[in-house]
Amino acid sequence: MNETKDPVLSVRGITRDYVSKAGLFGKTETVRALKGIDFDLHAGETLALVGESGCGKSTLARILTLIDAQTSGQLTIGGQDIDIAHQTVTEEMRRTVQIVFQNPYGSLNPRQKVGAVLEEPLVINHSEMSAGERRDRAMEMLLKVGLQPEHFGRYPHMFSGGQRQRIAIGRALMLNPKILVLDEPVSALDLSIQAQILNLLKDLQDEFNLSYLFISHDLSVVRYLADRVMVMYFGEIVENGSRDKVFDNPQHDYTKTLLSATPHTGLDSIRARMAARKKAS
Ligand SMILES: Nc1ncnc2c1ncn2[C@@H]1O[C@H](COP(=O)(O)OP(=O)(O)OP(=O)(O)O)[C@@H](O)[C@H]1O
Repeated sequence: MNETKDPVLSVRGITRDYVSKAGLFGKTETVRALKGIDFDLHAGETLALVGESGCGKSTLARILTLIDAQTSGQLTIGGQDIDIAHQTVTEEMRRTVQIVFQNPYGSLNPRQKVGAVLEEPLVINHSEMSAGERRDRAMEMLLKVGLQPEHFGRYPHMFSGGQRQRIAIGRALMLNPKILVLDEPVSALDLSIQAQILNLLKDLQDEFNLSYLFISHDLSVVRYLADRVMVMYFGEIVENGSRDKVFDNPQHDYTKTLLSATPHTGLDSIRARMAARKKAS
């Protein structure tokens, strides 16, 4: 982790309003889902974003991945300012930030074989690349995410949940992003599989010097993976500090409540067993 260099992602005063028509006379109602968010993400760092359902995590994720635009405030990616209307957004900026969603079942096209899933971003973004090169790169990524060459020609339904999340992670990495937004990437998986996927994410981060914004409501997962933790409450960041500081000495009442309400999920013991197995082999 390197905190001295410029951030790879910088967020200043970001707000997002949702305006909806409500009531008999179509009166408009505004919900301010994000109320002025500030933070930086540095190269190689894992920043966790925690908070309860409805606090604005997905809204922020959509803005960071340029799927949605903020109402006000400044988003800077790789030192380049993104204007609110996205008029100056280049393909390179879009490639820089990729997202992995919670549900590996829903995020893969059931009619596409795994090889085609991995090749697709190259087909869209690198028309100059030959079919052979695309295939080679997809195969290389398949192996990097811990799958086997024979998986290349199989359909998503032939894989377990953990394997499907490996495919989704591989696809997100095909365009060499610098930042991954991981939106609850392991919460749909069994505990033992969660640990494997978290370890894969750690390995890939080291290999590619990736920065992660890791969205999760599971604090044991956050404790395992995060360098820094941000706590969101009703559209505001109420705490932002190193993992140890936030866990050992929480400042905000909401963080204290969150920490005291977290049951032990068993991830710690699974991790310990995996570490022991690794040591023995
Ligand atoms: N398209 C929309 N139109 C109106 N309000 C919305 C819209 N999307 C989100 N909201 C509101 O904005 C707030 C933040 O929602 P968001 O989905 O970002 O929260 P979240 O923390 O990601 O929740 P979850 O963990 O359940 O996904 C909520 O009050 C939600 O009802």
